[in-house]
Amino acid sequence: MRISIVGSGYVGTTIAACFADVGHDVVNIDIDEGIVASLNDGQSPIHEPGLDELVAEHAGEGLRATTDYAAVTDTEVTFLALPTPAEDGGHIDLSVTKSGARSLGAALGESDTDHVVVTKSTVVPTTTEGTIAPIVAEESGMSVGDDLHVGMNPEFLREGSAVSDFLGPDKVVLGAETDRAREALRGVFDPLVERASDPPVIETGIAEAEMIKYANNGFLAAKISLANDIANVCREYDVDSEAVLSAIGLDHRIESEFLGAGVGWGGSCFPKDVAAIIAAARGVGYEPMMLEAAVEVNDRQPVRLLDRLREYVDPAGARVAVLGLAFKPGTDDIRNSRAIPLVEALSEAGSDIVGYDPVATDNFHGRYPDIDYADSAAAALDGADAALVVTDWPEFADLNGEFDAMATPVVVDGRRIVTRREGIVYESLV
Ligand SMILES: NC(=O)c1ccc[n+]([C@@H]2O[C@H](COP(=O)([O-])OP(=O)(O)OC[C@H]3O[C@@H](n4cnc5c(N)ncnc54)[C@H](O)[C@@H]3O)[C@@H](O)[C@H]2O)c1
Ligand SMILES: O=c1ccn([C@@H]2O[C@H](COP(=O)(O)OP(=O)(O)O[C@H]3O[C@H](CO)[C@@H](O)[C@H](O)[C@H]3O)[C@@H](O)[C@H]2O)c(=O)[nH]1
Repeated sequence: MRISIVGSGYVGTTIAACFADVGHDVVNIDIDEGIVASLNDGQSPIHEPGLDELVAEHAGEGLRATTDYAAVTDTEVTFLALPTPAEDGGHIDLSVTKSGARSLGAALGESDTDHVVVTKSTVVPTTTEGTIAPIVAEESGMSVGDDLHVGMNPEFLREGSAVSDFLGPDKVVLGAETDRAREALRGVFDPLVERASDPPVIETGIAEAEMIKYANNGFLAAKISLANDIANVCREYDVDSEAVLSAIGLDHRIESEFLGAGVGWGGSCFPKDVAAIIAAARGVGYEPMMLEAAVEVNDRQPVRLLDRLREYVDPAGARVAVLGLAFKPGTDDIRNSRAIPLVEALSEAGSDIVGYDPVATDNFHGRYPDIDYADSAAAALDGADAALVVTDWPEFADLNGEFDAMATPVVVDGRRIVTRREGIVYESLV
């Protein structure tokens, strides 16, 4: 099929390259000329395992990019993969999505064929039909359900494994209200589903598809917070939380993934999506207490980590090594990283902070230029009064003799990754 994708960030680029790989003819539309040039040169504008290879293979053939929305008129289906950040107060900020919908509508107005517009972005229920579709219809002069059809296809890929997640999904959710939109979505996904050995395909309504995405992220975030709550109780009883959580994970009704207790969840999705669905629920008169509690537990974990530190070291004037700045291992993304509240609290307490991350140092430096940075964990630990382990990078599990160079070998581990050993004062958060 001929597909256009508006927005070529983490999601837009990944799905474009993967759709091209399963045989579709894809055009990416982005306002960023650098991104467009990079894609047309066969280079992925973002770093994801396997993506460079796919972009290099399909650029100039099944995959091309442009800044010109007119390209949509040569396609049958357009996916909107634009950012939907949170405003102050958590509400979803639809300004970029609305602007993209206006440009899309204006371009479609120049065509006399019908078109299917699919929301790929994470949006709160009713956004596709209540906000996006009316804008596209008004700008194009098309009529929803007649020559303009809309759908919603939430995305569940994770950063760091975006290509393999997209090409091997646990499920595919196709939200549509008309046969034309449903058929188009099936046409797009059939080759992928076939190649992925038939994962479940859920055909549902548009608002249900929108809500499935929030339910998925809300549940996973709350699952981690519940694991943290349980681990915090374990710690008060001096019970090994890892033994407890791995045992409950064997119950197939609980399942072991996302029971990793520690300093909490961050990233570009969980915080903003949980905030957005809480704000949306309050807007329709419902107080989602479990989701609110999930946020509260998450916000408390970095505070608890610093409490552990204070049991051994007064942060005022102490040199504190912060190991791990990315929001999770395998990425240089620092959005809502747990290192952020920790560095801010340490700065306020007057600590002399030295940060280290295998790949995220430049991004963190851009936001916090005034702290020190080391180019290895060993260099960060050298002379430090304490170390906080914030991201579970595998290399931190191998640290050993490096702790001997600390001024005082206090290690407070927010991810239970460092091995307890002779010669260090080891404290685990959970
Ligand atoms: N990043 C993830 O892991 C992930 C996973 C699932 C769902 N999502 C959701 O997907 C959506 C997109 O997220 P992302 O991480 O890909 O965003 P992103 O910020 O990485 O990319 C967005 C792209 O849109 C482009 N853009 C901005 N305004 C535009 C306009 N008017 N016209 C055309 N292009 C424009 C930007 O230049 C950028 O390249 C969000 O709703 C997000 O919540 C993200
Ligand atoms: O057991 C765990 C698992 C994860 N995390 C933390 O949770 C956050 C999110 O991790 P992860 O889900 O792996 O990363 P994302 O790339 O943010 O992916 C999430 O957000 C995406 C955007 O919506 C969704 O598409 C994915 O399905 C969803 O997993 C990170 O800070 C992790 O450190 C834990 O603390 N404990």
